[in-house]
Amino acid sequence: MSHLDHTPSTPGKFKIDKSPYYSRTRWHSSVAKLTLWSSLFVALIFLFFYRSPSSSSNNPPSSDPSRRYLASANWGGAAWEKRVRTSARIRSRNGFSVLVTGAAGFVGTHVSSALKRRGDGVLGIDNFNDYYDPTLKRARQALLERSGVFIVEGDINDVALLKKLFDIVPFTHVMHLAAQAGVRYAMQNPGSYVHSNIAGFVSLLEVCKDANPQPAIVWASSSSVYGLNTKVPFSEKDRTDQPASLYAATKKAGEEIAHTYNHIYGLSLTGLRFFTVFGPWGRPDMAYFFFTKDILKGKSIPIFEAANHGTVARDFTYIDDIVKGCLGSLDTAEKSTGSGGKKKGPAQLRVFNLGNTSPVPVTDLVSILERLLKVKAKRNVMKLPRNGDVPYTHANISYAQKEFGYKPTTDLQTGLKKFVRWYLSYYGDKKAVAR
Ligand SMILES: O=C(O)[C@H]1O[C@H](OP(=O)(O)OP(=O)(O)OC[C@H]2O[C@@H](n3ccc(=O)[nH]c3=O)[C@H](O)[C@@H]2O)[C@H](O)[C@@H](O)[C@H]1O
Repeated sequence: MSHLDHTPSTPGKFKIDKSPYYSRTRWHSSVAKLTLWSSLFVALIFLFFYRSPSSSSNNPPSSDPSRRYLASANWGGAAWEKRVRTSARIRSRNGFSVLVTGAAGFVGTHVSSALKRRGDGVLGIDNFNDYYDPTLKRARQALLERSGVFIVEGDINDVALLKKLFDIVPFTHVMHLAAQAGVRYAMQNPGSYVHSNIAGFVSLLEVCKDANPQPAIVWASSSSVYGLNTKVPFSEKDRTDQPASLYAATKKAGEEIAHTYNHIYGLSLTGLRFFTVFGPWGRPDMAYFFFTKDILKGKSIPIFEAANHGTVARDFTYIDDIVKGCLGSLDTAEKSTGSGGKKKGPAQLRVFNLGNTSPVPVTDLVSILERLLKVKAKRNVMKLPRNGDVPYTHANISYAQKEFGYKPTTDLQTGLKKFVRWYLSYYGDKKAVAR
């Protein structure tokens, strides 16, 4: 039996007996230890480089154990570069050249399409992960493709890819919408929130601060940063230091990170606190979307209520109003002031609420859907679970109104009508029920 067989697995607790074998075996022991530690060191280095997103430009995005990327990052080549350039080409006087992250997402698709329509150059980037049905993302991609928007397949943690895009196109603006969304999913997969909302945001800002010229950045924060705040309506000046979910905490962290990059590097940054955005091409993980699906299937739907049978309500905001808010923010964003990674003067730093200013109880949302679908819902009323949800949101939008005339015009009933029409045509009446 070798002396190593006696070595307990917990180093430090092991005290070597000074046996007659000791001096003879010490040398062998040292060699063995050296080999063990060297192997460990090499393994760690290997792991670091393997996981590092920028280690190789053509590697898949950094591995996140529970996030399933369906797209491997395959980019580069003359034809690919041509597509990038063509998509980002400005076609109107004083137009922008905008990099839209999360372009195959719900808000990303609508914003990209609106920018393209008015003559801005638009290039999308999306990792097409399967947090929800990727075929919906592919359908949105096809829609954008038809209007001339190319979506690069890749992750915002891939610094080499982002750098390459900035080498090809001197983007004037970045509309950063790539994120791990969803309040409740944060308890199942916390790492994905850190990966996208924190690490991803930082890698994007790192590339933007080095770009010459630096772009102005508008990015998606969230109404969830108000967390346990009880003062309503929520105003940008209210406290946001009590997040109720990890999702909210990562968005709040994003706002602080934005402050840092603005302060050190002169990046112009505008954060948008979206309030429960809904509409056609929406996100299947959101209540209005899966309620529709389940009502049509005759499945019961869980409706949350607050303590003492209190109402749970949201300031549901229609996608077209959000798009107007995004464009208004881009149009009023001032230029970044740094160059070559150095700040040359103070730069703009803003945060806006983009809501609808009229909260609606979730029970009313269900009643509207019942009327539109002509199907009675099987309601399963239950206590609001402790999973990051907050009982109530309500936006004060006077700041956005003052800065760029933001004025939402679509109420929940009207917006849901458009959503249901889209849902039935997209999935087809029969397929919609079968799903
Ligand atoms: O504004 C935001 O920043 C966030 O908006 C959205 O979060 P939420 O407002 O929570 O939307 P959503 O899940 O559709 O639940 C709607 C209502 O249905 C209730 N709800 C929900 C699920 C359920 O099973 N039952 C239920 O009653 C629930 O209690 C709630 O009252 C985005 O998903 C999020 O990514 C972020 O952008």
